[in-house]
Amino acid sequence: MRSEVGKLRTVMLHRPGPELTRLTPRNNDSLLFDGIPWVDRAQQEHDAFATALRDRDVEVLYVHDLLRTTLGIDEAREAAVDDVLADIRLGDTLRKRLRTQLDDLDTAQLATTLIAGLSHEEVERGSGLVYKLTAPHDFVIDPLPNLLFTRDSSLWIGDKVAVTSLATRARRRETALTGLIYAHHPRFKDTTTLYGPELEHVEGGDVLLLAPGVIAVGVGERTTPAGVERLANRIFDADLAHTILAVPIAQERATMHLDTVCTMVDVDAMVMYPNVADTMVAYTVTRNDEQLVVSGPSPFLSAAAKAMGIDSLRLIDTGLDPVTAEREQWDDGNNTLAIAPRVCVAYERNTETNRRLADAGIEVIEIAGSELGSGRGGPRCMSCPMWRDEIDD
Ligand SMILES: NC(=O)NCCC[C@H](N)C(=O)O
Repeated sequence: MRSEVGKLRTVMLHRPGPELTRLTPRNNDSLLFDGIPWVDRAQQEHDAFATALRDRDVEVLYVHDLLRTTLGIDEAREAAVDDVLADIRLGDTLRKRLRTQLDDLDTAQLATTLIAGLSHEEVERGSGLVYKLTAPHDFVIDPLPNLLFTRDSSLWIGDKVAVTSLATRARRRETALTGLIYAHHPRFKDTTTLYGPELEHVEGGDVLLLAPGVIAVGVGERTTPAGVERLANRIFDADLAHTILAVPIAQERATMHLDTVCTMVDVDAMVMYPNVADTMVAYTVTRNDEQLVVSGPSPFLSAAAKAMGIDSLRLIDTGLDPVTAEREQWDDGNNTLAIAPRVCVAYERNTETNRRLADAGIEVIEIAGSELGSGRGGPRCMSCPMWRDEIDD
């Protein structure tokens, strides 16, 4: 898979579940949600998303199913349990108690617990200092409400997978699960891993496969300069690209990843937030004799077109009126998921952006996202493409 728009064949999603019921007004900010989603409705919206993909012959894999199979392998199960028990907040007495409780779970229950987390009141009663001093609703295993955004915790380039290195504390443990799946699930036994969670921060929402051989990487709140440097070297080592564009983006929540401001909708077309289109720059990175060669900065759009070997990128914007554009950018209007050249999935609420996409000849498959959107992510964020048809170089 070397492009963002080749016909999508297989995608990994996570159907939101009990981890969303953990969100309260006290913890939603630290868990990176803007509000408290209505969980049943979020699940309905997500099911409609999955159905829209299946209707277009996309194979949908769910994280929970993959994890359950993975946990059926002793070594994987042990690693998963050890990972949560390594938490230094637990202390030895509670840790021992928790191990017994986790050991009693079947693989489906363990998968659910690893995703939904566990509060102190859900741990079987015991004695000890940590028991006495921990509040009933404190988490002994943190919930992972952002696992919904499968884009960020792993990404595929060619036939290789990068398990990412997530920057926020609320999301760190997601890669323990994706890493486990890729390391142990039989489906991925021949898959080589390109990156790991122990490395410098890189999140999948920042990585855009602009064209075969050309990859843009946003550098901002989540992916660090050191992250893009490491990833670039790994990509060049594996001969997966000839050019990487490192693209600085504002370190703000509204632009947490590059895919919140632009996504590809055709081999030469991009939907983009107009308020940043003219100011975005890119550093062009190539490699010569094991050394990264960095040039720029130059305007992002022309640097991208040059690397892609085309005259210019066709731009479709979120609306020329800056206020509409700002509203629709916030509501993930730019965060489309291409499922083939000129076909994308988008949130229905972004009426101006979707109209502009349709006017530009892009088929827009609209989905509801009133609840899903409270985690501040759209169709691209909620999907990890694993296999696409190749676009010719
Ligand atoms: N690629 C993306 O932009 N993903 C959306 C992630 C939203 C999540 N609440 C986060 O803050 O990480």
